Amino acid sequence: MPTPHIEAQKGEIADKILLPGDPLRAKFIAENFLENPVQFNQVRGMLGFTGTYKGHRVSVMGTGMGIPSISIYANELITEYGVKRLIRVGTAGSINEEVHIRDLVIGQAAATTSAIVRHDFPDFDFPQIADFDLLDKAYHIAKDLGITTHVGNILSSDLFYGGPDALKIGQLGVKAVEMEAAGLYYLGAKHHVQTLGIMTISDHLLTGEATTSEERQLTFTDMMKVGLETLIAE
Ligand SMILES: O=P(O)(O)O[C@H]1O[C@H](CO)[C@@H](O)[C@H]1O
Ligand SMILES: O=c1cc[nH]c(=O)[nH]1
Repeated sequence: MPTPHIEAQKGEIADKILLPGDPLRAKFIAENFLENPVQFNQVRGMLGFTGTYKGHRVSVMGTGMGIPSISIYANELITEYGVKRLIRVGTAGSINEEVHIRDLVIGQAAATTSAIVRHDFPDFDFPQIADFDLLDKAYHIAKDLGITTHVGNILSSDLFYGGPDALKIGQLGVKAVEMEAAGLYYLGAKHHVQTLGIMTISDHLLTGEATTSEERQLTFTDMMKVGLETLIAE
């Protein structure tokens, strides 16, 4: 049965899904990496596809930007379509001297400015962490592929412009800033499903280096490969 934001029928979405923020990145992944991709969603332009990757049935769908947006899609995918493994493949800004543009960052845990956890648990901070099994798999897959990959804390900010000084939290070893992983990790814990965020550095907040919007949409294929291999890994 379709949900308010996803028009797929039950069974049209695989139980393993890649989640880029950009729906056109989802289309690129489907067209370039999946065999026989079939589009299952275009509600609000949030394109979603199911196909096979190396013989395994997988899906890919955009989430939009920010925790409010990804939480709508992740909630519906988990509770209505039975998705069990969700991997965000996103872009992020480096806030760390050792993390360079186009490197991969796997978010081991995510600090956040969002109130997503506090809405449920006002009395304490809940640590938003990735699923360790997925994290371990992704790290070794990336390493075996020879991709420069960092693992550690990231910051999921509610704001792209403004908000708290990301560079200050960078001094605590936090590697990069993006806008969704903490929300996805929290929903993974809440619904007992596996979640992970793999990000490509698209901007460097210390050096001012940046990639174009076309590169963000169409390249960063290392992250896509690592995401897909992790999705199907036993
Ligand atoms: O490239 P995506 O996956 O959208 O991720 C990053 O890019 C967007 C901001 O430009 C935010 O969604 C941020 O998390
Ligand atoms: O600087 C950046 C780059 C990508 N995504 C973000 O949220 N911030």
